[in-house]
Amino acid sequence: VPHDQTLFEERHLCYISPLGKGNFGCVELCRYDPLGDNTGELVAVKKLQHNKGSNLEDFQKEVKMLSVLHCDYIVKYRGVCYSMGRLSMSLVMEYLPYGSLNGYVWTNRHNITTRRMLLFSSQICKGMEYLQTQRYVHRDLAARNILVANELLVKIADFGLTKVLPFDKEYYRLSQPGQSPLFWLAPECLNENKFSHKSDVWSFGIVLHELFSYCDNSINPKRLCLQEIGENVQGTSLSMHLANMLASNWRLPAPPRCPLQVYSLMKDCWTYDFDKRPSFSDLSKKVENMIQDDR
Ligand SMILES: CC(C)(Nc1nc(-c2c[nH]c3ncc(Cl)cc23)ncc1F)C(=O)NCC(F)(F)F
Repeated sequence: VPHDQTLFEERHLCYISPLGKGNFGCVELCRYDPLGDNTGELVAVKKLQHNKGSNLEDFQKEVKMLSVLHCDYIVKYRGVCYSMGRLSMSLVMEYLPYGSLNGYVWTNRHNITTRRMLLFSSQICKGMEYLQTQRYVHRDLAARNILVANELLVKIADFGLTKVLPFDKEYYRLSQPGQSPLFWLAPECLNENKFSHKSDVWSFGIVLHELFSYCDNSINPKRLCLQEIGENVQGTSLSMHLANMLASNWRLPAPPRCPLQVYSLMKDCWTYDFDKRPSFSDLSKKVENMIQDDR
């Protein structure tokens, strides 16, 4: 085991409750309690599904990717826990007590200000800016994959679909359509399975829409797109319908009472031509300016 990985001994990892099912496995809340007196820290432990060969490899890649990320706006990797000899491993991450952003925003929708939403948005941009410096493309940026550390801090999580850009290309082409949820995907992902920092920018625009819709499921991106497609989805696949709508310049409508400049920022992220979309550093600056103006 590389010496830099923090090793958690299985016998001190005490299961508390399930947190949810992510890409590649389930995540559980545990207390790492080597003293056995309940004073140990709470951690989120992502167990690898029964080790199907490829999954173990992919899982080890996810562990490796997460272990080198050091950013205030990205969920912290704590280490690994081996069990059954070396046959099974788990990824140990910091536990964020306020849960995922979509649940938090909906639950607190009556007392979250525009200002706090803009603060969360700028933190997501900064986390994505950092990922870009590591040439990581997240591919699954969505409010459900952002965690809330406290009332004033959110972090990007769930790197199960993340890819590292090759040294010589600014995009990653998937061999076949991946499992990213369609309604968060840029046109070039739907049409050519091409993923890049600019397709993550498109998804960030969808996250802005989720946030400023207070993560109200009745107007979530999937619901609004399916409404537009109409119930009679025959033959042509859903992704083709969606790609056609985007090509004819349909976009998600402004959320109710959404500040105009926030909606216009979403539209910038949804520029059809990925080269013309803003970068995460452009977006960070624009959001920071909005926070200043919002005083
Ligand atoms: C699959 C899993 C467990 N789902 C959930 N995690 C947490 C949850 C709550 N606190 C957490 N602290 C750390 C981690 Cl890794 C997850 C949680 N809360 C609710 C979830 F559905 C997850 O990983 N979701 C992606 C994430 F939200 F993390 F972006």
